[in-house]
Amino acid sequence: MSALLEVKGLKSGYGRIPILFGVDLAVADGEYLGILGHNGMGKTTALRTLMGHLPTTDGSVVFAGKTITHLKPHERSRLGIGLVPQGREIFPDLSVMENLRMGLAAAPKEDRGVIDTVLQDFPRLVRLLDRRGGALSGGEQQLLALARCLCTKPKLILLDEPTEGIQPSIIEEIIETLLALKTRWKMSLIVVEQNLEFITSLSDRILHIQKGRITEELDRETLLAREGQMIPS
Ligand SMILES: Nc1ncnc2c1ncn2[C@@H]1O[C@H](COP(=O)(O)OP(=O)(O)OP(=O)(O)O)[C@@H](O)[C@H]1O
Repeated sequence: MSALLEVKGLKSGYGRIPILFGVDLAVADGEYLGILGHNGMGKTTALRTLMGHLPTTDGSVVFAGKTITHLKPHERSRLGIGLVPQGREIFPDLSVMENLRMGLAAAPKEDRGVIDTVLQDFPRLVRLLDRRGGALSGGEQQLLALARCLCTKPKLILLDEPTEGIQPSIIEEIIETLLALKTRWKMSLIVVEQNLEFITSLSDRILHIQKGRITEELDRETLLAREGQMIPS
């Protein structure tokens, strides 16, 4: 498998406060990469920097053979990177269908039929198309945020703590949906999480982030044996 995303020495932060201290990682075509870390270790900052919402202060990001280190978020989106943010950012007063249409805002006209294609992988949302986004459960909102992101037909999805505040039963459904998408959409994924079971169920490889640095690649089998326990500290 060839590298779809290659990140070298990535640094960023908020104003003059440095948060990432030189992150190196690569994601292969079709690979699901998990990044595990405790609160405040820089997971969200890493995804926001990769999406271009935070400026890179040093290092390089190459996506599909193109250097994108200083591109704006909409330029990265056009190249095939999509972010499903922490907290999901659903429009609460718009219906499920209207939320999905918002995902199409920047799509070329010929792509407008993509919602029907996306919905094939989200049977639960089909039953909720007229419901207000704000009236969905946390898990349903997470599925909607994922489906909305897919409407841009991304090659790589950046998924920020999808299990936060979600019932276990729907976490299982999110895992199944993401595994089905891997086969059918042939997309790649970076998922950042604190939930060991979720990340081990999905990821081909798992990296450990501590204080803004990738400190090690975690062995999946060892992690599976530790399921239900704490993230290594
Ligand atoms: N807007 C901001 N301004 C200043 N510092 C921030 C800002 N957002 C986050 N930080 C700080 O950056 C560090 C990394 O935060 P980040 O949100 O990336 O961590 P995280 O690993 O995603 O944690 P969590 O699981 O709590 O979301 C933390 O110390 C946090 O306080």
